[in-house]
Amino acid sequence: MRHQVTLTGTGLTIEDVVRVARHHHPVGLTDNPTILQRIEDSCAYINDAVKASKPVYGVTTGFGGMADVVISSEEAADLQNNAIWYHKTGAGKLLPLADVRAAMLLRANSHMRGVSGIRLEIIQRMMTFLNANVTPHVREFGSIGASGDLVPLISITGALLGTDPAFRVDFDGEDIDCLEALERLNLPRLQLLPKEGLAMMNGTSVMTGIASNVLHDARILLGLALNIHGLMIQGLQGTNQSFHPFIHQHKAHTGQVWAADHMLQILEGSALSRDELDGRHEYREGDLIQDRYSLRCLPQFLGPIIDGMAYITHHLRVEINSANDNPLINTEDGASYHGGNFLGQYIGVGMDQLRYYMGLMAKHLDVQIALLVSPQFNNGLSASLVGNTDRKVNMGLKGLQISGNSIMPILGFLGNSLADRFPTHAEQFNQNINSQGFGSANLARQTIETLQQYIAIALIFGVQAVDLRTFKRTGHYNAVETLSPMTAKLYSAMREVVGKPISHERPYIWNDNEQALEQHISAIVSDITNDGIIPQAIQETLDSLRSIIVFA
Ligand SMILES: N[C@@H](Cc1cccc(F)c1)C(=O)O
Repeated sequence: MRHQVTLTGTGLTIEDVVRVARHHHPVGLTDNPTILQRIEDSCAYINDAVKASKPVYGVTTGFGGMADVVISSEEAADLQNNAIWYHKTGAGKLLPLADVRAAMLLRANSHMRGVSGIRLEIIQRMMTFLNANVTPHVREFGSIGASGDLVPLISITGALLGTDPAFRVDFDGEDIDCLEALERLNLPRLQLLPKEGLAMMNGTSVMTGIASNVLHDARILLGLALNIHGLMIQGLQGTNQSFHPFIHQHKAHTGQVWAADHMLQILEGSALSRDELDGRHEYREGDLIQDRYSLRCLPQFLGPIIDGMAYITHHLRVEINSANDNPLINTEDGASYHGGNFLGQYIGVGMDQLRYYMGLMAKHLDVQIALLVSPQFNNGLSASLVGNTDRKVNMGLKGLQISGNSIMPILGFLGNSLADRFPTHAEQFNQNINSQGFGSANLARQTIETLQQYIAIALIFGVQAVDLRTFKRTGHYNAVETLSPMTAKLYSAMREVVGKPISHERPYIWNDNEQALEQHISAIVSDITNDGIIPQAIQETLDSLRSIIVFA
């Protein structure tokens, strides 16, 4: 059952955004009379201001660096409609439809706060587009995230109003111009009234929509990374002692404590990892008495990433429930206020941070893989995790490691910040600081898509490692019988997705020439991106993460 998401201007969650943007839940506006009245009153305020030629930025003045120009009441509507034209300057590829859908939803939610001076009819039109699966074409370049996402939002606005056939839409899978779309939807073309152009374009909704989808995916990738570490620790025969609560009580960072506790849950019941929670640690001939850092310091390494994601999420939730245009109208005191809520700095900085965290997460998995493939460090497994060592030409996961090594540096590179790059003089020095939040969010989507590939590779390493470890421990290869219950779920889901049945006789990969791992990678990625059985297998982790990274 797809329940309806109802917009009120407050309380919208990141999960709601994803529901509407990706899963096409129906969406509507509240019928709360106070909220609807406020919207109407804000329009009346603008109407009166224009009639009285009151000085209000962007209503009876020009825009931005031209705000010294006085606009007469006769020109006030023209000013708004003209803005659609001079911002029709998008460049590059089209944004994914789900991101534009998220943007429309958030623009409407922002308007529902009743401080923007825009007619309910236009807000309602965004609902109509969303419910009919009509999505304006928006391009990947054009916003510095300062006066919000002017250029991308104007692409949405022109299509909604039917300004010109140059505004195109995806009409439930068909590429058509907006005039034809309005005809099919039985909607009249509309002209903007005073202030409505600013209400539509002067805001952070596109970057925030992208960020919502990105953060949803990032949370799943974090959950997968933790469980893959669980597989790898078992494959390496690591200890659970590093996650003992005593250690973490004495350095009680929230994310660190959670990560340690959760790793204990992930490993609980394993016959492969070393159970040393009672404080035992014996000499181990030829091996270190304690694990290397990538295992032992996992909570300390991932803790700041988890806390950082919680911080980003918190601010994203504030942003999706914000009025982010200018000026803002207070219908209670009958005044309008000039300010800058359109500056997307929380998104810019947040997406910069997220890309950096995802890069760190990949680096961590990469060293785990390096341990797994090296007989010096893998506690007795074969080199490159070869399955059948009697077949001398088998090279195991050597190529797969190289593929992983080709991705990880790119993720690190994408972790560079963008928000600090451009002290602009944009728009006659009016927008002389800016967030680059739109660009940063677009790069974050790239990070997510790249990390999904990397996670698939890491999962293959984890699964092969536990099969080989199981054989060493038991003489058979069925790791379902030796893994902790939590990781056994992920293991089984992955084997199902790649079409390699679990067996006592053979590990996942036996001879090199029996599978094309490239196909396995793409099957895993497609399962992850389609909310398939792999993310479902880590539901316990995702549920537990909710206590820190609050989405709902
Ligand atoms: N509204 C922005 C600036 C701006 C808005 C819309 C178009 C434009 F060129 C500039 C401000 O408050 O300063």
